[in-house]
Amino acid sequence: MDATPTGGVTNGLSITVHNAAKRFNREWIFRNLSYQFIQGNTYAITGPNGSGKSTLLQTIAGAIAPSEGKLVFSTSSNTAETVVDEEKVHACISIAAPYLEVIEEMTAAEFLQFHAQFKSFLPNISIATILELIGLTAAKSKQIRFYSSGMKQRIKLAQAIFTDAPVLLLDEPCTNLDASGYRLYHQLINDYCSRKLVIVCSNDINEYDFCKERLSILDYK
Ligand SMILES: Nc1ncnc2c1ncn2[C@@H]1O[C@H](COP(=O)(O)OP(=O)(O)OP(=O)(O)O)[C@@H](O)[C@H]1O
Repeated sequence: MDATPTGGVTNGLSITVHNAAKRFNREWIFRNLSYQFIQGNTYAITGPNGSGKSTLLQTIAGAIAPSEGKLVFSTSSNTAETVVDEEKVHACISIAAPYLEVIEEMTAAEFLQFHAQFKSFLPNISIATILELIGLTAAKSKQIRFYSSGMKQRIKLAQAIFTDAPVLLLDEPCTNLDASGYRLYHQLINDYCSRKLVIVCSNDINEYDFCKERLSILDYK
């Protein structure tokens, strides 16, 4: 099964990082980073704890501004390359990360419905189907605050993976998942993300083993 992400921007999206650097106070987290991420490819950002993986992912997401350099989102066709307007970049991205919370007072179904008001899910996939795919049908009417940590992680992953956006950013995607959760994660990536630009931030090989390209943050110190 495969679904084409659109997110207002169709195929051929790329993110070009031009000599980017980020500094917190006097500490450089990364510098001299030039790189191109291309839709349809899978990337891992690796490095030890505290090395700057999440900082780089949030910079790509636009949540953190680089101290130097810039990132450009563009689409290309056979004939032209078009820069994506800054205000439209947000629509191109879905993200799951430990520091991004779910709305605990809602049920899983309500939460996904709420999210869909802002960013739609992939075509032809209902919320009921999403809940079934992630094994939460029986818990769909329970408030998320009563979910286990692994159940919450499944909802976070589903929200990001099923969003109809060409760029999927995942920070430590298998946090709190058990063995079947790891299998589910790989299945969802395989079934629904082959046409997306996927970037996984992790130091656990089991989370990023499918990524064709690897970027070690330690190479940009
Ligand atoms: N807002 C901030 N202000 C100051 N320093 C920060 C800020 N955010 C992160 N840092 C620092 O930047 C460095 C990189 O942190 P980051 O969370 O990006 O690392 P990481 O590689 O994702 O780590 P982990 O594997 O533990 O998740 C750390 O030294 C951290 O303390």
